[in-house]
Amino acid sequence: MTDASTAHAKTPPPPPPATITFEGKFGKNPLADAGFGAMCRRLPAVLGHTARMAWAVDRTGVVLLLVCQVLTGVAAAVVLAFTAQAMTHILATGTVSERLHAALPALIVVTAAAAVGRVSGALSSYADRRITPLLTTEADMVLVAAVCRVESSAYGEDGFADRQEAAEVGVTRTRMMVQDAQRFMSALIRMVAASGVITALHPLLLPLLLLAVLPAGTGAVLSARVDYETHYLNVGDRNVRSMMRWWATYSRYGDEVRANGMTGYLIYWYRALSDRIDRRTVTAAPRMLRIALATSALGGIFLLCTWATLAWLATTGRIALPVAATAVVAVQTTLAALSQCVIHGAAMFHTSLYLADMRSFLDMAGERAPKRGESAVPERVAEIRLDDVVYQYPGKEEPAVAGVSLTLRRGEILAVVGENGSGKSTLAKLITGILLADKGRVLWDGIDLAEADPDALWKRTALVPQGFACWPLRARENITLGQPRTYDDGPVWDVVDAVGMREAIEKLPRQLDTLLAKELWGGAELSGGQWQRLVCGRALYRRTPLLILDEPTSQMDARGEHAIFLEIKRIAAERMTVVVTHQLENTRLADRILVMDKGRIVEQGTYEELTHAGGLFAELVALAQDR
Ligand SMILES: Nc1ncnc2c1ncn2[C@@H]1O[C@H](COP(=O)(O)OP(=O)(O)OP(=O)(O)O)[C@@H](O)[C@H]1O
Repeated sequence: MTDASTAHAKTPPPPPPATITFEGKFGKNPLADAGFGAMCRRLPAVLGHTARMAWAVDRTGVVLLLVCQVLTGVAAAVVLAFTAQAMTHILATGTVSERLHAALPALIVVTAAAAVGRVSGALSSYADRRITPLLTTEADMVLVAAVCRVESSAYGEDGFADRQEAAEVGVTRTRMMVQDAQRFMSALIRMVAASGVITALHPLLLPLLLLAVLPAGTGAVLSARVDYETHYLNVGDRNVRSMMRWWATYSRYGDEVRANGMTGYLIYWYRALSDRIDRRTVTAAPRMLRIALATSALGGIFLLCTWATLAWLATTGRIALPVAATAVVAVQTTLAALSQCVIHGAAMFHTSLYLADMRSFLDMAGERAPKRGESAVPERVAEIRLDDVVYQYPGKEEPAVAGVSLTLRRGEILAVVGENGSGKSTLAKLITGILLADKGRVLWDGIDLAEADPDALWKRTALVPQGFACWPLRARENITLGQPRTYDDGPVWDVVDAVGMREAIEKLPRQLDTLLAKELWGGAELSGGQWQRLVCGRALYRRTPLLILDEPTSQMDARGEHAIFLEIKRIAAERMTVVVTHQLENTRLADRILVMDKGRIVEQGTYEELTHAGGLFAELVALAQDR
């Protein structure tokens, strides 16, 4: 063996983060798949959806926003038209007071319209501040609910997590949508009004102005495309980076990170991945610059043509001098309105690209929501039967469960044992209907789980998974989570007693009301075994016809383990109990033991029968005793 410290000088530099390349259907850049035109055609539907969402969350706000937008636009148009009128009077012949007198009505209208414009502008900002938080929360809620509802097998699909990450960006961009849309609308109204005024002055001016801003619009759309392409190239890396960020900084894993000397590598890894993301982003900058320079130059040339045309019209007497002066103001205003329209239009387009990602993920998640059927599972289940059940995880070459048949009856305790990777947890997931069999059937009292309503089914199941969650909630909620609320803590204390946690809970600063998250202010922390006891308590509290415990006591002391198994036996008559375990001694309590190997049941019987059968079980028992 080499001493790590002496070998240090010779060791190669740490490996950089793995490059993630997805070959799955959803790992590809949608721009490459669908083409830019096709994505643009989707945008009206995306915008329509966002508008409907806004309407659903705050109708008053939306009406206020629309009215104020129209008012702001109309006010701007009135200001422009009447400024032009006032200018004509001011620049006409006559004494100063005569000219001012003639221009006065128009100036009063300009002042009033400007005031209306300001007030409605302020009100539309108010409406935006009302709608945007609700809209963002709604989008977020829809996303969270959609992910919580997909079939569990969807998590294993290529690119599912990446599409989710892209959708999360869509949620954050929702915040900008109302503002983008609001600015675009008011610029559009201003533009229409200004176009009317400028066309009235001379029909040649508007097409020239349109030409002057068109390059800017094209530039903004092209830049949006480059930005989005870069964003998409980075989705996979960003997803992994945010996962690693959580793992590296989560206090629960802090001891492992420190005592195993992982800090340096994790920081190096994080930096290396961030650099890779930055490199891609920075590579886009020269492309953006080229687009900006080319479109600005083209826009400048067209603008020069506009001014030259105006000068030519004035010098050749084709338009009167006061009209030419008005035209100067009108050109400036129209140009500003047109530019705003183009810029905000492009911003809306940009935001919609991200919203389209959110939409397509929601569609994808919707397609993966359970569509199993309506059959209801009875409240008291007498029998669960598996008929030649096969299940293979996506991307795996071998089935995890390869043709299992078994019958489980009420009152029975079944232990499932076998070496790592033999398919025990997968079998548990098939029995509970978390996974649906690829072949064969799982029947609860004759009802095929492929046709049963999953929500109704999962009211009848309680599962202690191998990797359980330590919810940052109060102790009480950690037990009652998933059950309707009761006003009486009696049943909660009953399971606390059953799992031997009374003393530990009573010592907490606020007993059942204590927040179990040491990282949160006022929170407390339990030990690993105490957490496991609580999680068993959560499953026992449910009192369901099926109780499945996957390695329930791996972190518990002998007293805790004894208490749990005593309780399992005490309540066994009313339900079917499945215990997956590597502690072979614990299988003594089972009525029947299944021994799994490579996804198949290779032996079954009682503890006594199997220890004398000379098979895999006897071998595992002998290995456990050979210390
Ligand atoms: N989510 C998953 N995606 C892909 N493959 C999986 C997944 N979960 C398990 N597998 C694979 O399925 C096989 C069976 O795994 P399973 O977790 O059922 O085994 P197990 O008997 O419970 O193992 P252990 O004793 O280690 O808990 C293994 O080869 C494993 O790699």
